[in-house]
Formats: sequence, structure tokens, C-alpha cells
Amino acid sequence: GKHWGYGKDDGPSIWHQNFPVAEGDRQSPIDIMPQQASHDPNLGPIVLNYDHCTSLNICNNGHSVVVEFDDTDDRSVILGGPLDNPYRLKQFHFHWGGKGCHGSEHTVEGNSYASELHLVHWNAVKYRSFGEAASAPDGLAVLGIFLETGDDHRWLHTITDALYMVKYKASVTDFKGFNPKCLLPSSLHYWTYLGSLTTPPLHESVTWIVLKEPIAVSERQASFECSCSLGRKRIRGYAWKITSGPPSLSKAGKYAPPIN
Ligand SMILES: NS(=O)(=O)c1cc(F)cc(F)c1
Ligand SMILES: [Zn+2]
Repeated sequence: GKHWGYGKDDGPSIWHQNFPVAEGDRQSPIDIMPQQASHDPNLGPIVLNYDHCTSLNICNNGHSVVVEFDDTDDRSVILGGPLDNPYRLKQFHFHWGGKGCHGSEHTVEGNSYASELHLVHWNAVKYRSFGEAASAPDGLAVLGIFLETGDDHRWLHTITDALYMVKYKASVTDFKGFNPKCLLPSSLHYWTYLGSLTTPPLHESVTWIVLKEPIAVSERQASFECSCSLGRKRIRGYAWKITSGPPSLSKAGKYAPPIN
């Protein structure tokens, strides 16, 4: 596909040249403003059925480190919340800055976290392949989890240790028996909105479910480096149709003009 990155000549501000949908009206990431979120009582809790998930490998695609799963059946799915049916776990990956700095893509009241984990799921009820789902408005559901620096995360080291095996772009290595349930915070309270892939091709196909509670990882873990492009996309406009599980209440938000 077309080249893109996070530099001056290939970064977020010029992605629209090759990917015009970058100027669309449901682009991610956004800045989440909790006070402007509207609590939707019709939205129930999200449910993660990951007990029989099958991780396959870990690979560095030059933009991130991705752990891929066997998605040939509904063995590991996300359901509930804003979703009308189960979505199959396909992969998870991270976005981080260099040296543990602020690499998260979504921000909360303008504040970014050290890193952000994305668990990517696709609607296999309506679509026959991940590729087809990835360009459909209800094709994907991505669970976003913020990582903040604090204590060492007891399970993250299995991933960071594997990173040394995939330090260079296009390297892949076996990565069996990893269950991402160990990467979840204690609360599944969430914000949700309709958005897009945060990297090219930027398809507007993602129902975003962003957990309010971050997980703690150590400074060293947050700065794991590999030859992936580091950095993050410029924040587009902010759109909020949010939920959160029980508590947070506030008035409805709406699309705002994209920030240029
Ligand atoms: N970063 S993200 O989760 O929006 C994402 C997921 C994906 F499967 C492909 C992409 F290009 C981007
Ligand atoms: Zn991502």
C-alpha cells in the first residue's frame, strides 16, 4: 500500500493526500471531555469472552507491534455495550511515544497517557472477512486501554520480552498462549463513540470503546522501543456520543468542526 509515517513529510498532517477520508467527520482519535459526555442508560456493560482465545504470533509491521489471534470462529469475542452482535478478536497492538513519553492516541481533557493498547475486533456476523469489515461503518469494534507509568505490569513483560525478537520491521515470531484478559483494568466503565482507524487507511469503520481506567506499566515497559514509527496522529475534531456504564452523567455532545 501507500507509504505513510509520523515524520514531517509522511505524517498525520499530510495523510489526507493519499487518504482523503482523513478529512471525514468521524475521524479518530479524539479528545475525550468527560463532562461533555452524555450517559446513555440504554447502553449496558461490555462483555469480553476471551477465555478460549488463541494467540498465534507477534509481528512488527513497521507501525506497531501486533499480536494476532485465530479468528476463524467465535472463540474470543466482545459483545454488549453499543454492539448489536459479537465481534471477533483479531489482534491487539500498542501506540506509544519514545522514551515512555506521551504516546497515547486518544486524550482525556487534553491529557495523553504513556501508551494506548487497542484490541481490534470485527463483525463476522455481517461480513465475511476482516478486510471487508474494516471498510464498513459497523465493521470493527476497538477496545482502547490507556497505559500510565507506575508499577511494573506483571504480564506486560511477556510482550516486551518478545519485542526483542521482532525489533525490526516485518519480523514475526510465534506467540502462543497469551490471553489479553491479563491486560484489563479492574473496571470496564467506558466511553464509546463512532470513529475510524487511527492510522491509514483511516476507514470510518470503528465503534470505539475506550476504558476510563488506565493500567499501570513501569517506565521501562512504557518506553519499549522497536523500529516501529513512534508518534501519534494529530487529534481531529471531537465528537462525543458517549456512555460510560453507570456513573458519569452529562449533557449530550455533538460533532464539532475538525481542528485544522
Ligand atoms: N489503530 S487502530 O486500532 O485504529 C487500527 C486497527 C487496525 F486493525 C488497522 C489500522 F490501520 C488501525
Ligand atoms: Zn491502534
